[in-house]
Amino acid sequence: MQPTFVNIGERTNVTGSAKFRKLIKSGDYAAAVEVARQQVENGAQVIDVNMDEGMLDGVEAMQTFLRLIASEPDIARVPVMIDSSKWEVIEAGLKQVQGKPIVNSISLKEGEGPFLEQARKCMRYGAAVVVMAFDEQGQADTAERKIEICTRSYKLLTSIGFPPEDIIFDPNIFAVATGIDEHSNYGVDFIEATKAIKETLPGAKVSGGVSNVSFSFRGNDAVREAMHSVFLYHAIRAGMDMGIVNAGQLAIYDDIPPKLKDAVEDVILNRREDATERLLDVAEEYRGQGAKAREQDLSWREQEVEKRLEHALVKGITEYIVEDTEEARQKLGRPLHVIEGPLMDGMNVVGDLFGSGKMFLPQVVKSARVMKAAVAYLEPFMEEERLAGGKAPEAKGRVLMATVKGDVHDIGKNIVGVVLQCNNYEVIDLGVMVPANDILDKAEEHKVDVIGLSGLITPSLDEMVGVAKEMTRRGMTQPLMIGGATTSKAHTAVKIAPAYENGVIYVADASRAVGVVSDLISEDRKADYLASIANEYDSVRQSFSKRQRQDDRVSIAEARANGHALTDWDVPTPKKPGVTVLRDIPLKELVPYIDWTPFFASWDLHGRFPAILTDSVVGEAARSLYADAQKTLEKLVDEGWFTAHAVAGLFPANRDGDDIVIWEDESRTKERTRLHTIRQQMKKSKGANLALADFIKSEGEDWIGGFAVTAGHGEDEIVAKFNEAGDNYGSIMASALADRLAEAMAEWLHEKVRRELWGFEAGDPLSNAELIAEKYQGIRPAPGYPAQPDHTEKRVLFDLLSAEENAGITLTESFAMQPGAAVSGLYFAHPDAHYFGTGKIAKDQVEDYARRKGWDLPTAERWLAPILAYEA
Ligand SMILES: C[S@@+](CC[C@H](N)C(=O)[O-])C[C@H]1O[C@@H](n2cnc3c(N)ncnc32)[C@H](O)[C@@H]1O
Repeated sequence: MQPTFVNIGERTNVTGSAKFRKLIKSGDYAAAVEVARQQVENGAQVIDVNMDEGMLDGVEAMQTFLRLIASEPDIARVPVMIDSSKWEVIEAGLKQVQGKPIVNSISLKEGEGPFLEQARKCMRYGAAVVVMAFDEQGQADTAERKIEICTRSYKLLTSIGFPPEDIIFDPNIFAVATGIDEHSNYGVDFIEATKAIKETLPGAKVSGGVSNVSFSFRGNDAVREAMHSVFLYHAIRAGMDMGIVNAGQLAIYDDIPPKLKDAVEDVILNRREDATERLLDVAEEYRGQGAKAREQDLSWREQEVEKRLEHALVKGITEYIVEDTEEARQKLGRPLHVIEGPLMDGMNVVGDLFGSGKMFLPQVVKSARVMKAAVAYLEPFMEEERLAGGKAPEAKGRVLMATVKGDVHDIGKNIVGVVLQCNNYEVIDLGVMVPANDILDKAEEHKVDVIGLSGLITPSLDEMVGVAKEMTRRGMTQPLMIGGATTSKAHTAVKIAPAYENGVIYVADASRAVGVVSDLISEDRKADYLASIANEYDSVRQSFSKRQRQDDRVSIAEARANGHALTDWDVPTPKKPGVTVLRDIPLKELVPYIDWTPFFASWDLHGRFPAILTDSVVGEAARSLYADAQKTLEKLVDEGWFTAHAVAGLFPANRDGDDIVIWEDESRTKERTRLHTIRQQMKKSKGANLALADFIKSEGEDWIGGFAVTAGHGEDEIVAKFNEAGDNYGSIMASALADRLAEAMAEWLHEKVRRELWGFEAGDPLSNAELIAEKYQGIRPAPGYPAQPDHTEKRVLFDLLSAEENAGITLTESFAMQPGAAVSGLYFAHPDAHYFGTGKIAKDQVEDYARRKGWDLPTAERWLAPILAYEA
């Protein structure tokens, strides 16, 4: 089982959150958007938006709010669940959402006619739907009724062609232990219904509001947390796919004290008549308690050597590994017996804990380090045996991994590699910037079972399509896995899968890789698995083409006419115009500017720093990772592992249509070069169709800045050193910290620019938290990001800054920066300037942009592929 449970955020619900209700009622949408952002930062993978409140104009509130969050890239990356009991509110919402929406909910409450009519409308918008187990007779409470209603709904929906994987059943979670006998089986009813739905209604998903189950224990958090965790443990095993869960209200299943867990399990599973009374008794002992920190003890050293090895692997302790491995070797006689015996057993425990969501990636990578140390110790003994004709340990399968041509380092790919190795797959990692032919030659030479491609920036998507085509041409048969920051299921389904017919699978994050590879390698499951993926991608393609047809864009002329009109502000003349080069910046100066939240995300731990350190689910993993990071950081600063260079420039500029002209000098007569920007073309009832050029004046004095920074010189050498020593945990840590230092340097330099070089900021410097929250005036948008998705604009910027020469940063053919730990962007100082996303653009703008860039249309369509609103 894989930890694929999807967490739905519920704080943007006026019926559930008093704070959100207040913000919406008072019209403070900016603060309401922050609530959404926080939820996403805290790990919500879908956000539920509900505006059902008597005093509100639900339609207006839903539209306004969804429109606002659609232009916030860090919120818009998660799907929105439009939650309302009023159909007109849902429809208003559907019109606003840009990605795939989820409608919450429809049901048979009013009969089949209205149900199907609403379902058809949802289908037209390519929306998934939550279907409540509710019919003409009322809400289903028993397993039987839940199954009956869901089955009937499923048959009706599929009869009109509704894609089964877009159906999400909510079979109603009700409170247990209420003191009313009829309620005692509610937990079991839900779990049984879930199981039946997953077994008999293929493709359908199951969701529910988890906190309902513990409603009768309001005020006793320890018991509520335990109830949620026990309920989820069983419901997820029965097949529950997603749910509304407050991550802060969840205990770690294995950490629940046995007495409490037993009593809770009795209640949830309705195992005994007096379950409620017993839980009430036990509950008193836990009132006012949270999860307790585990105490450090060494009693595990007293156990048998097999158990000690397992403990060391699970806990990632390398301290005693050599002595324990040697003891096991003497005990078991042969090195292979140690590997295939206790070490493999221990790694299986790690795999199971990870698979069931009880261990997290950084811990698994640490386990791998222990495993490697043990194997490294045994290696000479095995070599001796090999010389004497003994057999080598066998891997479950062989996976080739590579980051495609033009793209640079990818921590995610390295983590996937380590996790696969931990699960006894052999991994051949070809590294970064690997041309298609090299990847496929090696795959053929080593007879690999699966090929995994990774990419960080959008031009790599094209490169991946090229690899798929070449696999077809060569008549290859191995399945192809796709992953990395810019990849997506939609792109994989629409663009890559059609180019290769032997299986193309999108892998969303490292935690899913093991499950995918094991399905792809299993002789029994492979065919079924590939067929189900093919099916799923087929419907992704269909809803994608539907959405494209709906995509209504305004013409570029209309969009331009609705551009942003700048408010009056005298742009100050920079104190130090031109280019400033800062080399060998002491790393120590950058450390206070580090934003730690993305550091945890790079290890697949989602949540905001510092709250993540005390999170009830991932807190323990986060604390230990953070402690290790601090240690490494101290060392790398002391020993100067990385060299940091920065270059910033400030140039006289004016807007010319959607271009920004950079002048040779302040006389503003001779054009030096120009930046090109892209304008939003979505239909808007309020607000401007923005382009970055709007934040620069057409006439009079104005300025634009640019920067490029890197902390990545030296990283490759350090990473190689760690890897040679078998310490992937160390190498991934070093890369992650180099990335953090580069981002910190971008923050540090931006402050320096605002306060010194451009000099429009005065007063007390902002705190790190304020910097991270972007409380300063102006922005630093980066080419390749939502406000300017065209990576090729980095070339103009780099020429202005002589970034190669001044900071030692080069661009690959796909415009990825090298070293990878680098950041670049433009500076806009105007108080009106803010981030936005261009959204998809129409052909008239692509033609116009091609002309401005001196490209032909196919070239423009290739570079802008991710934002085209039409099939090129
Ligand atoms: C990727 S985060 C990095 C900052 C974060 N504190 C960190 O340390 O990782 C924010 C940066 O991304 C870029 N960015 C975010 N949203 C953008 C947008 N809509 N358009 C262009 N650039 C954007 C800007 O350069 C912004 O400073």
